[in-house]
Amino acid sequence: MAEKAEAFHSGFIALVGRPNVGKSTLMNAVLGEKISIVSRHAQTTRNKITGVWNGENCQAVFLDTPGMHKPRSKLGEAIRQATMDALSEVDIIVFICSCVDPMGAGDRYILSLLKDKKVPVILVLNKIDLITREELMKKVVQYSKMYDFSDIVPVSAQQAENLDTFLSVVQKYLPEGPKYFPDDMVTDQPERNIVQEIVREKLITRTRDEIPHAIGVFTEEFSERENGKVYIRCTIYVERESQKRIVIGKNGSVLKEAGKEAREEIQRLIGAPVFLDLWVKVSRDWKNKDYILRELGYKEHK
Ligand SMILES: Nc1nc2c(ncn2[C@@H]2O[C@H](COP(=O)(O)OP(=O)(O)OP(=O)(O)O)[C@@H](O)[C@H]2O)c(=O)[nH]1
Repeated sequence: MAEKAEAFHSGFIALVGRPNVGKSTLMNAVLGEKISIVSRHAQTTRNKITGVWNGENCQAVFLDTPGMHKPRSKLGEAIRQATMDALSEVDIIVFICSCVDPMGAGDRYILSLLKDKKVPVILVLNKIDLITREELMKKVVQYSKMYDFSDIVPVSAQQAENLDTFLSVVQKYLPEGPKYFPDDMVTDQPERNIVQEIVREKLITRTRDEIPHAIGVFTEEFSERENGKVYIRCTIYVERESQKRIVIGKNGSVLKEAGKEAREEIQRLIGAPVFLDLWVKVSRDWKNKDYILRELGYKEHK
């Protein structure tokens, strides 16, 4: 008699946590490919990014949610809503914290949002390479008092430490389900969004002291030309004329350098020559304009 085939397990997993705790680094380490942009500056991950991990007889689909914090603008509200939407559709929630930051109001706020969720919540304590074993034990105790986590996994996403344990814990909670995506698919993040993130990151690195969060990037066109080149046109939104001057730089130097670096990175990612056309526009309240938010992918198209 033929043996019964082992059931396949699969599910959607939301990664939540304060900005800068290492969500993108963890995703990249687990998936082994650069799909979300790692930056030293908070809040670059603004779009929902899906990564797919294929294990033995299982598949985990990760949703990388934006850093959660109490909303102060329409943009913040849209991000919070996107996160809440993501949380209501998932099978597992992974709450990731950084061991080097003290637990704060931000963590308590996130935990309050998770309170009524019926799915397993796994706590990942990241950046263990920066603390001692004793300090880690204290953290574990402190966090367990705050919430009844299904599991607690200490890792170092950057040093790829204990990631096997992380994956086996995730695997343990995956319900029976289909293989949602083919094996060779690592991300379904549209190329446009990846391009936006890259351009935004290059600009922020060059202008961060002056304009921390006033920059929004939108890919207007992404098309393959007959000569094999990919033509990409992005609009960079800023809030004031003075910021436009900073983004462009003296004789266009800032935009030129950021554009060059972004183009090289995009070329590496898509494996084709790229023509990157960047335009800067002033829109006083781009963060509060619904239509731009929709186009930037922060809201569902109606
Ligand atoms: N030492 C150490 N640094 C880490 C580790 N994981 C991430 N980092 C660093 O922490 C910073 C933030 O990491 P990200 O992965 O961008 O954090 P994020 O949570 O995705 O941030 P947002 O995009 O703002 O949501 C980067 O400088 C990483 O290199 C770790 O395990 N150890």
